[in-house]
Amino acid sequence: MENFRIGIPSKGRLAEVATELLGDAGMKFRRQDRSLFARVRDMPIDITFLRTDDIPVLCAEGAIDMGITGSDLVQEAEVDVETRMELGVGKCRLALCVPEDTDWKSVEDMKSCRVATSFPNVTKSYMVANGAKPHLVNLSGSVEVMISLGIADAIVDLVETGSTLAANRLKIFAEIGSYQTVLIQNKQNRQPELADRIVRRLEGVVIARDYSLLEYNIPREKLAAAEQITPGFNSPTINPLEDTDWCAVRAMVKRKEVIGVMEKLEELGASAILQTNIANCRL
Ligand SMILES: Nc1ncnc2c1ncn2[C@@H]1O[C@H](COP(=O)(O)OP(=O)(O)OP(=O)(O)O)[C@@H](O)[C@H]1O
Ligand SMILES: O=P(O)(O)OC[C@H]1O[C@H](OP(=O)(O)OP(=O)(O)O)[C@H](O)[C@@H]1O
Ligand SMILES: [Mg+2]
Repeated sequence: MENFRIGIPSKGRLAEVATELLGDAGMKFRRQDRSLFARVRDMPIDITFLRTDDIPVLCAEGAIDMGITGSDLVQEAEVDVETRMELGVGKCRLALCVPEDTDWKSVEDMKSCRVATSFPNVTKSYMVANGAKPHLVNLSGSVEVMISLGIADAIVDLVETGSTLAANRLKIFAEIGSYQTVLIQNKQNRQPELADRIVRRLEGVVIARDYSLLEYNIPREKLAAAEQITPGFNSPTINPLEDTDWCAVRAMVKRKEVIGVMEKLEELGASAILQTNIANCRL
């Protein structure tokens, strides 16, 4: 049987993200200088390096079995692929943006304005659904400068921190959607067992990146309250201590909530509160 093929971005901001994710999930490969293929060590998988925005269509057509790309590009490509999982990285929004000093009050006001974008399909659907009929100017980058160049009245582009908008004196007028990096799969699912194994491996890494392990000691009488603070992923693990009035708790906590949770536990009377980062997990 032919090797399973995973398409990942050859360059740009998602190239390293995808390589690192696969590597952390035990799918390591070495890319020879500018080569378009690499073989995964110890698994029947070939990695193909592609343009990020070509990955949805190439996956739909079966050139690759799976792909890593942005969910914004999947929506824009209007193709039939299955999204297997969100990878928790590359988070951004797609927004309709206008000059800071605009007079428009609603999208409907923007009747026949000129909109520059590299997302013509999503833009058109969104604006038509909101009662406007824009003239689209299709571009592949540097969209934010198009208003000052005089060829557009508004733009639809990705926003992450908002610094590119601010630098061009633009502001968000309406948000069209939120996106992130996703794992997509061809609908034929040629090798379902291998595909599921890849998904499980990536899930292990994505969940581990999102959570920390918190361990602490707590008086038994406070255990119920502590469990409310750290309910764990499924449920916390409780172990007895030599002093029978106390017990030890181990629970997974969202990384971004750890500090607040530690403070609450301390207030409740917990001691020896330790945070450990998780490299990988199977739950
Ligand atoms: N701030 C951001 N700007 C653009 N894309 C982002 C941002 N944050 C995350 N992404 C995701 O990255 C994808 C763009 O990936 P791409 O490989 O084209 O990288 P790039 O760095 O924009 O490359 P290029 O220089 O070719 O524009 C977007 O479709 C989106 O899913
Ligand atoms: O909200 P921010 O954090 O400023 O990020 C958003 C900007 O980043 C991307 O551009 P990119 O760097 O990919 O350049 P490009 O226009 O050449 O694709 C995107 O197209 C926006 O312009
Ligand atoms: Mg870009």
